[in-house]
Amino acid sequence: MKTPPVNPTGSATPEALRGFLAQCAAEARSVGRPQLVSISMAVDNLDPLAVLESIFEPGEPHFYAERPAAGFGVAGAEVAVEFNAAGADRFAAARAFIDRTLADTIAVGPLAEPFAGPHFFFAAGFADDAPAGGAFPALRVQVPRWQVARRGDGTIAVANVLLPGDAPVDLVTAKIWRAHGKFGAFDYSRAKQKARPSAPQRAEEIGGAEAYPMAVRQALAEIARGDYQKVVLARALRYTTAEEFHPMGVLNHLRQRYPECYSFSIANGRGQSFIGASPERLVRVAGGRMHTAALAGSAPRGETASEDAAWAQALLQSEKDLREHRLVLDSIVGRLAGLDLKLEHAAQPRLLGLANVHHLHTPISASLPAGVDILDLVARLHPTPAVGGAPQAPALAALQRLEAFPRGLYAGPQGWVDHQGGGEFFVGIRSALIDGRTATAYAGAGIVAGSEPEKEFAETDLKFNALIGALTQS
Ligand SMILES: C=C(O[C@@H]1C=C(C(=O)O)C=C[C@H]1O)C(=O)O
Repeated sequence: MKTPPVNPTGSATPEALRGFLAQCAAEARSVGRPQLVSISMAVDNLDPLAVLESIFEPGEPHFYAERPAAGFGVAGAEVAVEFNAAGADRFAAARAFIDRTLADTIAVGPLAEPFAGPHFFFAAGFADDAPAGGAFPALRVQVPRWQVARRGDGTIAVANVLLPGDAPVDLVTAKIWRAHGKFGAFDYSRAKQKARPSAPQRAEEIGGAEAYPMAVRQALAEIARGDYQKVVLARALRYTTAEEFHPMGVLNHLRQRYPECYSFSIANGRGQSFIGASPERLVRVAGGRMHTAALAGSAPRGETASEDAAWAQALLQSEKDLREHRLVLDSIVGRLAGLDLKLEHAAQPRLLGLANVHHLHTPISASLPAGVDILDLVARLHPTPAVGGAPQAPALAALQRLEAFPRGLYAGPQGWVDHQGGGEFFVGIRSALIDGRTATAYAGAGIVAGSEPEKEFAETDLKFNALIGALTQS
């Protein structure tokens, strides 16, 4: 990445910006390739979700993620550059694309600040290959045209533009200067308020009501036969409403109700959005460390404090849930073994309490030697047995055979990579694909020896609740 000592926005003028962009176009001509120009600036406090709501266009892709408890939110929309990949090495292909792009990037602004500089946003399916005709490819990477992010007290706005050697520099200058003014003093009053639809008219279980208990019984027979130890089986429920769903209305509810989760919306620019509130981090790389977690084992929340504490206590002592959790932890440790990291984690899981469920949770972290790539970590970790199974090959084959629908982005790695090798990925669970008047919600549960089909069904219902309350006004 090229970082000329230029400040085209701070106290600058449109003329200075024009001069800078003309130099970038000259660079594109001299290397014979378009340059990605990335202009970052610190702005007054902005709410990324409110900004996205104000300029939301169903015909434009966007990426939004926010974790209020961790103090960050980021929204990006429209596309400066994009790359799609499929197959077993899709994350390695994405890394090569990022490296190529960064070699032809000119970035200016406070680049050491969080969320400054170009960021590459990922939408990745659970499977390495996506069936034709789905809402998203197996892997999509985009650098948005504009991005607004908050971490702690700071807000950063970024404009990204792909500038060919013969770019209409005057036009690009005018556009960026306008955006600069807009983000410098944002006017929220132009937001088109979108109410959530009233109660769903219809909820349809994909594959039929009996499909899930039957699949669980089949998996239990295969586990008893020794084919595999654990498989995570999911259900899909399709809701139809009288009015259209709107991702922004849903997201404000999700982020309020699940502040410790990653609330997210990933739009494909063709009217479909994958939204949710996921409690599960796949991996974060920041400040020379990596952070991942084992999350598996679930129990309901109680109505009263004592009922709630009793559920929590039972979960912490449940032999079945501890075993299910251990499989995930051991698998994560095993998959990272080749990297020679010194993994740090507690011996016993702790509780993660969400509004609708308790989970068993073991955060895992390690110092990262230079040269370990976050996308290599993603490729090694995904899918953990928290959403796939163990051992991996027979469990994934069973999952594909026993589930009644392709997973799409459900349980896939969603997140971003920055220009310095950092980034963060969460697992796309507690999620739904919104498409006009329908929303297809997904929820799964881990099946091990000792699982009971009715209880797993009830557990997936609890997980659906994370979304259903937010999707409509019911
Ligand atoms: C698969 C899902 O959740 C996963 C399965 C869990 C379990 O089986 O206890 C718990 C947390 C998640 O890792 C889902 O929400 O769809």
